[in-house]
Amino acid sequence: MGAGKTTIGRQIAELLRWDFIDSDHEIEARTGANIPWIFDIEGETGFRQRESMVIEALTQRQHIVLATGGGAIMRAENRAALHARGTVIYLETPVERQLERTARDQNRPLLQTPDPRAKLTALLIERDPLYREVAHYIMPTERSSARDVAFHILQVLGLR
Ligand SMILES: Nc1ncnc2c1ncn2[C@@H]1O[C@H](COP(=O)(O)OP(=O)(O)O)[C@@H](O)[C@H]1O
Ligand SMILES: O=C(O)C1=C[C@@H](OP(=O)(O)O)[C@@H](O)[C@H](O)C1
Ligand SMILES: [Mg+2]
Repeated sequence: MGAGKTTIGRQIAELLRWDFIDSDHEIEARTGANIPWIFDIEGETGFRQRESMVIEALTQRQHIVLATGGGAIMRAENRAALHARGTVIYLETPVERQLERTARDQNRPLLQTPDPRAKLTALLIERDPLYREVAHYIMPTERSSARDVAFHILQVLGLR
């Protein structure tokens, strides 16, 4: 959360003239409800089920840029689909930057807690090995603007 997946993914898609799809937006469109509402009514488990269905469908498509939610890699089936069907980039971001970038946003239910720093730290410890497992490339985002990260990714992929 706050790594820049949605922002950078959209910019890469614009530069490539590919379709951009954010799995959270796709889940909201299919459900007719926003992420906090889905977490409220169906819990994280209900959200993860919807997320897996969306990832299974979207990873069949070619020439798209897909931004997932940060927890998508928690399920092995999602990791397998993303790694086998796409080129996966891990936007590696320290907790301090995540905190700054998510501070004003109320749309991330997992961060609506008295201590978002502790939550993000725990999530990173759990998830970092899985991001590394699924990623084809790892890009630091700490010291670069979203735009610069987008350009750098295109360069590394040989698309620019
Ligand atoms: N490299 C960056 N430097 C500074 N701000 C960034 C960077 N990447 C993203 N942001 C900002 O951080 C916020 C969260 O980004 P977002 O794309 O929603 O992250 P994610 O989808 O990974 O949760 C947005 O306001 C975005 O403009
Ligand atoms: O890390 C997570 O578990 C989540 C990240 C969110 O997406 P972003 O990573 O785009 O904020 C969204 O999918 C949901 O709130 C859960
Ligand atoms: Mg996002």
